Amino acid sequence: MFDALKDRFEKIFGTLRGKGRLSEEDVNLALREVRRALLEADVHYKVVKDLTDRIRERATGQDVLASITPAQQVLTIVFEELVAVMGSEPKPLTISPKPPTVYLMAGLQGSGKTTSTVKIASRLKGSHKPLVVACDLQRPAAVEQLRVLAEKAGVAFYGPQAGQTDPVQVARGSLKYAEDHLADLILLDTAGRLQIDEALMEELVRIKEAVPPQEVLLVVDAMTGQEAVTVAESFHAKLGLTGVVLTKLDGDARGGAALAIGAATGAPVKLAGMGEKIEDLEVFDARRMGQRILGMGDVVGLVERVQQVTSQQDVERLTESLKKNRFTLEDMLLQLQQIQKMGPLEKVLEMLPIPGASKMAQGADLDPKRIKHTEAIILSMTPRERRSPEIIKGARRRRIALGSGTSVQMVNQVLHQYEQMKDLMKAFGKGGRKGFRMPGGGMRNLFR
Ligand SMILES: Nc1nc2c(ncn2[C@@H]2O[C@H](COP(=O)(O)OP(=O)(O)OP(=O)(O)O)[C@@H](O)[C@H]2O)c(=O)[nH]1
Repeated sequence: MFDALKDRFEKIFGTLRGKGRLSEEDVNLALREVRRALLEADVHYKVVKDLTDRIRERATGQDVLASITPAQQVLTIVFEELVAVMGSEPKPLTISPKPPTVYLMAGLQGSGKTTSTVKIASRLKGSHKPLVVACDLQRPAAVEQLRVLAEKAGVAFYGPQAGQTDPVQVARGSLKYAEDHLADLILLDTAGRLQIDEALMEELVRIKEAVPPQEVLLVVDAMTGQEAVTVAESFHAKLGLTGVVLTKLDGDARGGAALAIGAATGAPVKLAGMGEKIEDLEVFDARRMGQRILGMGDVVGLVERVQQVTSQQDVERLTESLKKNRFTLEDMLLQLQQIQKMGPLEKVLEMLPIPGASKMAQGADLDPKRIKHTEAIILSMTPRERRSPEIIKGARRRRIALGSGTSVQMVNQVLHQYEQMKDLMKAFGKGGRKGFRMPGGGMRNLFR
């Protein structure tokens, strides 16, 4: 995600890192690159100007110039300012004190509105009884699409009754239906157009007046970049948005939309769509996004996943290994088993705060069968071999291959993979890449 911007920042700060002290000239040079990267990432020029002005003001201050680690300081400033633009605290969806709570979902066609409606309902069904309502009567297939998705997610559905052609009638009808069926959260999926038009806006305004919503959520496709901001501005002017759902952030989206929508409308990005599946919805977290943009990796996401799957004992063991700089094949096995539990490996690797991790994810052999083989190979080793892999020479390799039902070539590959992981762990143990430490201590904190 946001690779262009991330790569650019990596390059900029790679240059800065080489310097012991920064001159004002250095900061200006770096900021020119920052500005160009942001513009190319589709961030509105006004936002870019504000941002770089603030960064310059702080980065050329005495503290930074005199600091021993100026590159790190500039990076921190850029990070903080990016986060400030996107909103520093996650903004949860609000619930009306008097049920039912109504969410009006708006957005252009294909933005991911219907999918997001069901995702939100599904997310909240543990604490509420949601009802999704088909108010998109423009496209005949739209009602059916919502019904099918709702059924799959196990949430209640309400659609137009016989003869109804006005979405306002459907919205009103859903209130009564919700009351009868004890639903306390109504999500109105509305029609989209390919482009903003008056008729669409009027329809939305009428629905909003008939069934006053607690939240007016605009669903925006992050892939649309700069245009997302124009769309958000028009919807905001007519409807008064309370929040934005930014979808397709799992794709190749440039960073512009996330950075600029908040600045343009004041409506916070509340949720992020991370895939096509119903559970692929996350609370939008500006810090996490800022980390990804800057190539610091999604440390927060990684911590969450690691915490979900690792026991305290595992964590302590890994911490010990990292501290002693002794990463053994047993640790590798433990990690592989945990990674398997964490879900799709590509997603896990993308979160790592190391340069090239996402590229590694693309190149990695993620075949679950292969992971199973690796497991079999390690389990066929003696405990001593696992702890001191350097003793595994020809005869031992043949025995291990035989014992695991694999080949010597595959054993060689596993040992090679181990060497690579060991190097990676060494880098983590030192607190990230050379001369670079993430705010808060980086990966080391993960295992503390
Ligand atoms: N990769 C990815 N795809 C998504 C995401 N959200 C939605 N989609 C896909 O985008 C396409 C359009 O989504 P819909 O929910 O049908 O969009 P819509 O805005 O309701 O479109 P209309 O009903 O035509 O107005 C579908 O193929 C979804 O699966 C996301 O976060 N990531």
